[in-house]
Amino acid sequence: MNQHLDRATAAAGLAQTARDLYRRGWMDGTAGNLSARLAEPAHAALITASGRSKGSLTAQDMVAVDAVTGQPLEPGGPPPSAETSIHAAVYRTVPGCGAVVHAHPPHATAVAVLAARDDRDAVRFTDLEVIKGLAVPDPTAISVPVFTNWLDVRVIGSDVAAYLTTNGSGIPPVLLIAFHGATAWGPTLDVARNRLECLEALCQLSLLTGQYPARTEMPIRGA
Ligand SMILES: CSC[C@@H](O)[C@@H](O)C(=O)COP(=O)(O)O
Ligand SMILES: [Zn+2]
Repeated sequence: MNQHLDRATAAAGLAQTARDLYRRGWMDGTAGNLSARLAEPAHAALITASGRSKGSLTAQDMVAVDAVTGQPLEPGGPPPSAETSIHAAVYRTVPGCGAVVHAHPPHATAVAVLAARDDRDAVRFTDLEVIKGLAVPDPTAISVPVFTNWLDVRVIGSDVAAYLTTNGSGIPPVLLIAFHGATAWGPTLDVARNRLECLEALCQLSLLTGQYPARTEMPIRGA
């Protein structure tokens, strides 16, 4: 069940989550962006402003945007995250999505670099218990897509929307962006953050055990 929040609650949750992830070293140097759906106006989300240190955000560092288009709803305010189009792509294609979390966790980002160098468009994880944290129908194996880190972020958003539309439900609620970082989503901010933690743990374990994910055998992109 998704919980669309009032603005003050959403802002406090975003700031707290950003602080936590910053302290872990997942949001260094202004990296990362977080958003949560608002109860009103309809179709609105609150997202972190662009270019702020994510370790010390306040309510003034949050921007209301249209969750479907990503357009700011309050002209004159600070610019929303440069990656708002990726958040909007998730909101408009995943029913019940209440929050999106993007960070640069070190192991997930390392896997995103290795995958891109290997020219993979997905990485496969098998057997690890933590897959169960991603709420997939078959927790024995998952394929996580790796998107090209286009300079024009709107193209990443289009790619993500096309992937989510084509692959529908049952796919893991996480993705990697080549040479860049990781994104997760869920019905609430806490669930989205937990899922990002699961992806980071998967990547860390795979690198620690020398089992850097095998090339996916599952079709990951639309035909
Ligand atoms: C350290 S620069 C990172 C940015 O380019 C981007 O990838 C990022 O995660 C934060 O962008 P932002 O516009 O602050 O939301
Ligand atoms: Zn980023």
